[in-house]
Amino acid sequence: MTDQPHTEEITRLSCDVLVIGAGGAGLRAAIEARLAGKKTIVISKSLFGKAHTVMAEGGAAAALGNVNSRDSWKVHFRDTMRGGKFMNNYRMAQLHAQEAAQRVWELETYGALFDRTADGKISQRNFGGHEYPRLAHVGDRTGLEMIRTLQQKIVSLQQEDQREHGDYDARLRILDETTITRLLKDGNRVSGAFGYKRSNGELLAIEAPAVVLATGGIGKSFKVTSNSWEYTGDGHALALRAGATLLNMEFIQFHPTGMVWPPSVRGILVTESVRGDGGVLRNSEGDRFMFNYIPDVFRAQYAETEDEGDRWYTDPDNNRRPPELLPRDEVARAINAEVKAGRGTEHGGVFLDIASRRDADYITKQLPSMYHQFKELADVDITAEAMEVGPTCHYIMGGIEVAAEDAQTKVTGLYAAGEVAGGMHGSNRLGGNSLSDLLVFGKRAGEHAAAYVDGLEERPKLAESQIEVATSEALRPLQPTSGKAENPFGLQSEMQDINHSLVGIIRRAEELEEAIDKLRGLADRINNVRVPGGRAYNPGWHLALDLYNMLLVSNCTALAALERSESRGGHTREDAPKMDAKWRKINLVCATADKDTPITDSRVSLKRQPVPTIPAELLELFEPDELAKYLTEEELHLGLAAATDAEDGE
Ligand SMILES: Cc1cc2nc3c(=O)[nH]c(=O)nc-3n(C[C@H](O)[C@H](O)[C@H](O)COP(=O)(O)OP(=O)(O)OC[C@H]3O[C@@H](n4cnc5c(N)ncnc54)[C@H](O)[C@@H]3O)c2cc1C
Repeated sequence: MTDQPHTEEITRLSCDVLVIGAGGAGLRAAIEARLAGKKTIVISKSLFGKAHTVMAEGGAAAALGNVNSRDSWKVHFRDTMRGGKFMNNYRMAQLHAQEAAQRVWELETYGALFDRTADGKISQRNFGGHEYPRLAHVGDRTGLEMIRTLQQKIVSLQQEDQREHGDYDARLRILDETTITRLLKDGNRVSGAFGYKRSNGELLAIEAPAVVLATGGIGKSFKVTSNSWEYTGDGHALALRAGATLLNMEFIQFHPTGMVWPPSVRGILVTESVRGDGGVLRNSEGDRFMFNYIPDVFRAQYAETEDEGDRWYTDPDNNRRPPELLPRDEVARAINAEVKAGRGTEHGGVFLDIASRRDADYITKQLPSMYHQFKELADVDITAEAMEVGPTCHYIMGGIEVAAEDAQTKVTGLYAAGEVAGGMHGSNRLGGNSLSDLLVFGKRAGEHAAAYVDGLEERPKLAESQIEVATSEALRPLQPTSGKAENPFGLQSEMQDINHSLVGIIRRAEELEEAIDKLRGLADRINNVRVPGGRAYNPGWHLALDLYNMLLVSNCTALAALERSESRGGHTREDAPKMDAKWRKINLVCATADKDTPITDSRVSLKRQPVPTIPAELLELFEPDELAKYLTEEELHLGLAAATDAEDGE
């Protein structure tokens, strides 16, 4: 079928900074752009306040040093690099560690109220991979408080605009239940975006010289996930089609503890705070099996006996932490191995037990959401019985390639922050590092987007021809087709199965090849998706458009996972089980062939790109023995020589 030109009515809007996504990263970016005086529009696919960030439970990691004064940005940086197995964009990890504390304090000036220590400071809890208690939290509902506070700040800025300009929306406007389907460009500069309102199908073209992508992750491409419906990789796909690049899309975090039973709730997250607050993992034989899975790179930092691990909760300075608090990739793989070895629970998970370790009062106070989640969804009282848990697709470390300082992508005027951006977390994210990432890089993206607009001599122009193409693309699933019409829900389920079984937690080359083949087979069928009904509240139409994004992003993940023949962080290859220092020097970068790719084209190319060298002053923060586990001999030699030179020069 050839798409006919459309003579649709299109609502036209204009602003200086367009923020796509109203989670933590988007809202923080919007606040910064508005504070810089820019006319800002924030778009959200879901209802305002319902972004994924609201679901975050455990907390925001920042080296405030409130519970252990030995904490500092340097320790946080070290933990983040270790967690990411040294694949992190070191500069992002450094900025994040240096600025996270300031961003958390700033949230309190906006009205957030974190839990307190006995002496009235912001309380911090333990989490996997963090050397000291570091997660500022509000019970197990931290994301809710973060979103509430950022929204409150936005409302206060709108009230200011009402006083000054007689219009709440004068400089900061929210459009919720609105999906962006295409970025618009003028040469290599972004010029705006195109989308539709979910409630009535109204089409929108928004002129904006700077656009911040803050659309979150990709989890809905997998069958078992902790992510909500809106995580369909839209921002990744929008960026790719506009000519930006995606980095290391093979690194996907499978959180070790999702619910496994009943089937209707499979994948829903069980926060890591349960383990941070003393919960332990046991197999069906009652063994605390994590002691058998401490990898060599972490052996020095983790307890060897249950007694030592238990003592750590009250005396962390003189004991090593229990292996239940290893980084997530390690714990997820261990659970997978136990279940595979026949030591799993009846429903294919393992037991997570806090009931025998803490009293009921403590559990209901520290973990109120977990208590209610299990009581209401699984009829399990976690103060009295163990939970059944197993790995669930949770977070993507890969994402849009950005510059560390200003969050700009390869497309001029296009910025990305939050989960949609890549690099910060390397091959594996530490729990709590996302919420602080949103604040640090959300602010940077908003600030630099505003500065970019200030520096423009001429605004990029919207091209009517692009709006016409975008209109045809958006309405395509509602048009008749000459081929066999496909159902979007069935295809999504097929794609989720392919990713789950062939690109999941444990990968093999032949299975990845099979996945690439099967995804290719889906491409034509997705182009033939047609849905009944009109444009008002039509979930079939919405999903039909999301499918294009899911397919493009799934292709990137499968290709990169096949290419990287080693195991590291959120990428485990059964046929290449070791981490290989040579691979640490290589970023895998995806692009589309065209700089203005139509949504019907799901082909991507992959290339290798060198990982920037970590400067000597940051390498010095690690012991040489530890570096030797990650770096090649050549790098080690050069890095340490440079460090010595730097010291000599002081
Ligand atoms: C259950 C759960 C618990 C978690 N707990 C923690 C924790 O304790 N600590 C931590 O650090 N991390 C945690 N995480 C991870 C963290 O919550 C996320 O990584 C983070 O919130 C992502 O924020 P974001 O701003 O990048 O995106 P989001 O908060 O997901 O926001 C994305 C926004 O983009 C919009 N959007 C998407 N596509 C489009 C489109 N095409 N057009 C318009 N709008 C669009 C969405 O509607 C939404 O408004 C948790 C994740 C889950 C699932």
